[in-house]
Amino acid sequence: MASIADYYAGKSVLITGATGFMGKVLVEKLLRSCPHVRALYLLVRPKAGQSMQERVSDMMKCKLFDRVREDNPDFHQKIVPISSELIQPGLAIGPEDKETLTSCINIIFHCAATIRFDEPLKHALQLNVMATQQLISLAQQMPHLQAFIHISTAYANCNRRHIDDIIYPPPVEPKKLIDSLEWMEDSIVRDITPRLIGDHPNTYTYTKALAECVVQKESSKLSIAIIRPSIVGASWQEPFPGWIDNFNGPSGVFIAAGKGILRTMRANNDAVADLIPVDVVINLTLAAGWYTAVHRPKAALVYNCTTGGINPFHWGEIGMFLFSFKRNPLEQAFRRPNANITSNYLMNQYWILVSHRFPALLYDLYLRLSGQKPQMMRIFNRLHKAIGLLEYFSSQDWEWNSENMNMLMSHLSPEDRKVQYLQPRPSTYHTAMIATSLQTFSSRHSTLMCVS
Ligand SMILES: CCCCCCCCCCCCCCCC(=O)SCCNC(=O)CCNC(=O)[C@H](O)C(C)(C)COP(=O)(O)OP(=O)(O)OC[C@H]1O[C@@H](n2cnc3c(N)ncnc32)[C@H](O)[C@@H]1OP(=O)(O)O
Ligand SMILES: NC(=O)C1=CN([C@@H]2O[C@H](COP(=O)(O)OP(=O)(O)OC[C@H]3O[C@@H](n4cnc5c(N)ncnc54)[C@H](OP(=O)(O)O)[C@@H]3O)[C@@H](O)[C@H]2O)C=CC1
Repeated sequence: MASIADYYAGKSVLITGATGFMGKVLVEKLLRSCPHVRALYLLVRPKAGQSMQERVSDMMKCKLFDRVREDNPDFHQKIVPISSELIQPGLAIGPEDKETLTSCINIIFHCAATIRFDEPLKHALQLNVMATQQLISLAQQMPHLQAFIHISTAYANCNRRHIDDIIYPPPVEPKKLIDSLEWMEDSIVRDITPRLIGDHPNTYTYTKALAECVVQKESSKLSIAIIRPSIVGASWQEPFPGWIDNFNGPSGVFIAAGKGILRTMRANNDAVADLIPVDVVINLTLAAGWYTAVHRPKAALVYNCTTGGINPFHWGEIGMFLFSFKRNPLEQAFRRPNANITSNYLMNQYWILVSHRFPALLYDLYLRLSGQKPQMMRIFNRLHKAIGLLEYFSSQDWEWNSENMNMLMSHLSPEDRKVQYLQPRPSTYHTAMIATSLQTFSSRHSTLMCVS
């Protein structure tokens, strides 16, 4: 059977979300480990005054692409940016571009999504569900398509404790929900959102669950796989250890703690912190693309991409790393860092009052008296909102079944297992990830986390 790199040779690949955290790593790995891939078509929108071409060429200058650049200085010739706004009808792809895509694409990787936990429901539905539906409609017009790989999240079914690698029935029929919200004013949708999402913690996990159902509906017509990563962290090995470009999840907590702002947070010290390195997720994604295209499974296969079952790491252990900030605070720290993790709600509220609100009040008073604009209370209000949204995930435990991931691994040749490694050794990974993250945060330019 063809190796993974052999399979991708000569193939045209369509990627959404290529400018995002995981999308960039996917583009890089494809170019580096599958050097004979024919072309990567990236659906990109113009943003912040930059055209899509400017955005893509800026992206390719990033340090992440150094190794690809070394191997093949002309790698950019394989990248074809296509203008697309995924929440517009027809994904806002021009007729000529559409013709090109339908005539040549062999594999689709759908990474784009809004990952914000506070996204208004209508927007989260438009991007995470309706855009997925539209992309599937486009995929159905592609005669040479061999695999459609949808990136979901391990938390799409976080209202369950044990999560199998199956697609669960939707909390509501996605089409009915979309139709009924269409005519409603945004303020009404906002008011009824908690009732609609029910036992989901936010609109993100809710809409990702709905998107899986949309994908499943088409699984008899297309060869589909769903990848469900847990909390995606910095790279473990490739293209170099410690690469990350965002403040999501634990990263934002580290920075706030390192600056002495965050001094208390609710987390269950004994609960598993299911972090997975971005390079492992991308390796699994590429391997799943290969397997889906070569074996053409009849129904969509779901890959839970998690680490907790292999060698669990706990929030308490991550909390220990926060102590290192005591000796090495980040620059311009508000106070000497001393973050405390507790599972006790009342204790946390007490420390919020004593260690967050009270010092903020005093500092704002000082700013006012010295003729400056008060700002600390505003910062803390934002921080409290953010950690309030994260606490759901750091206070509970989940158990994921990884049968399909093990099955996939058993199908890889020894050579592919080396290139597309699928299992990090968590103790090694977590220590390395946190150490490199802390190193970056401690560096002078800690706003962009690009560690070498
Ligand atoms: C022991 C330890 C316990 C740890 C305990 C952690 C638990 C961690 C559980 C996660 C569990 C995920 C489980 C689902 C995993 C998925 O399936 S997908 C990934 C999950 N998604 C996320 O993590 C996104 C969550 N974040 C959000 O929803 C929003 O960021 C929040 C929390 C609502 C905050 O929104 P906001 O206040 O509007 O701030 P935001 O827009 O994020 O940032 C504003 C600006 O500040 C910057 N910024 C943000 N944070 C910082 C920072 N710390 N420093 C400097 N600048 C910052 C941003 O880059 C942004 O800059 P611009 O882009 O505007 O230039
Ligand atoms: N990060 C994590 O911890 C986890 C992520 N996931 C899943 O992985 C996938 C990728 O996540 P991640 O890379 O972290 O997310 P990012 O937020 O970093 O990237 C999101 C991507 O989607 C694109 N996008 C958003 N809105 C639109 C739009 N309207 N039209 C076109 N493109 C759009 C963004 O483009 P632009 O640059 O133009 O904004 C960006 O490329 C998502 O499906 C997410 O649910 C799953 C588990 C964990």
